[in-house]
Parts: sequence; structure tokens; C-alpha cells
Amino acid sequence: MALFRAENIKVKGIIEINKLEIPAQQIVCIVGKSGSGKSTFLRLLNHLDSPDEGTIFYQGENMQKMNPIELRRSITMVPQTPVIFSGSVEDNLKIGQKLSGIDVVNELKLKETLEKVFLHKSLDAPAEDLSGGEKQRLALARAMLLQADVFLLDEPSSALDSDTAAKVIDMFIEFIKTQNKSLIMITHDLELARRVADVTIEMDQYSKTSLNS
Ligand SMILES: Nc1ncnc2c1ncn2[C@@H]1O[C@H](COP(=O)(O)OP(=O)(O)OP(=O)(O)O)[C@@H](O)[C@H]1O
Repeated sequence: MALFRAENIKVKGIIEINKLEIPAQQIVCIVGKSGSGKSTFLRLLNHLDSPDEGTIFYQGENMQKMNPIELRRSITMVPQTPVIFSGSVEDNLKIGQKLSGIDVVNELKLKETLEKVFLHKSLDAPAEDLSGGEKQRLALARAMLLQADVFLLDEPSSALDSDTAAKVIDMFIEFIKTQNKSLIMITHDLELARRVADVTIEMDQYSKTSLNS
């Protein structure tokens, strides 16, 4: 069964999808021109937005009819601009787990997770002082601590230099594969998509904006 199935979707004159299936436990890259609707599509998959017409099924179930809180326990999203709360790095790592109602991991596990995203900061460092790229990695680390099945990443490496981006993305893909999770990631980096994607979705073919332009 497909992880997601989109049928007859229309969104605000931005996206039109007759049928699209996304398989489970794959690395899926969404590519396409700026403004083609990539972020809009990703938000549909997390039920942050709803289509004006059509249905999205998650594991065969109509997402509109699912409990959004339970859905977001299973499907977690890291937006393009990371959401960072005031407080320490540690507070920011723990808040996702607290909001998801899962057990907060110990300090060692928090430190290990920071190392995985190559974020060399102490747990008590103020999160608001981090650079854009460091905040992006903190948001990724927080997502990794959730017990989600599906990870939706909106340009996860946009604020990172190319070396760090490659290391962080490779680490994240390793995490997805070893844990049998699913990754759906927007990227502008076609070379990255070619290198890592099992499946590539070209948003332009579903985009009303680029068809009209
Ligand atoms: N809520 C909304 N209402 C109307 N139009 C919107 C809304 N959200 C986004 N748009 C428009 O829809 C189009 C697609 O936006 P979206 O952010 O999904 O594109 P994108 O492919 O992710 O772009 P980028 O690569 O630049 O991040 C844009 O023209 C945007 O202005």
C-alpha cells in the first residue's frame, strides 16, 4: 500500500494533481521551480493545509477524517524556517517530545543527537543565539528524537554550506534507512536529488503557477 495517495487534488489555483502515489520507506525528493507549490504540497501531507478539492490518503485512510494530533505524531515536518523556542538548546530538543507525549530522553542521548547533526554546542547554550544553519540542525535533531514514521523536510540544508549540508543529509538518510522510516524532502539541489532519491517528484508537472507562467 502507498504511504500517501493523492487523488483529484486542487489547491487554490496552485496545484492540480489527478493521481500521485508516494511509496513507504523510501527517500523521496520533491524538486521544481521556485513558486511551483512544493511547500504547499508538503503542508498537505502533514494536514497543516487541506486541499480545496480531492482526497489525500495516508496508509489507505482519508487524512481529513484522521485525528490531526495523532497524524502529526506519525508524520513530522521540519519547515523551511526552523521553529526555535526561547530557552536553551536542551529545552528545544525536549519540547518536541513533551508536545508529542513521549518520554524525554536522557542527557547522553540529547548530546549524541547533537553530534549526529554536527552541532557542537552545549545543551545549556541559548538557542536564539544560534546561527540560521545551526538552528536548522537543531530543528532536525529535535525531529530525530520524535518517534515519527514519516519525516517531511522543507529544504533542510538551505542555510548550510555545501560540506556540512552533504554530511547532515547523509546522516539523516542513514537514520531513515536504518530505522525503516520514510523521508520526503524538498530540495533545490538537483545533484543531491539525483544522488540520494529513490523517487523524485517534479512539482512543475502539477503546478498551475508554472503552467500559467
Ligand atoms: N495560502 C496561500 N494562498 C494563496 N497563494 C499561496 C498560498 N501559499 C502559497 N501561495 C502561492 O503559491 C505558490 C506556491 O508556493 P510554495 O511556497 O508552495 O512554492 P515552493 O515551490 O515551495 O517555492 P520555493 O521553492 O520558492 O520555496 C506561490 O506563488 C505562493 O505565492
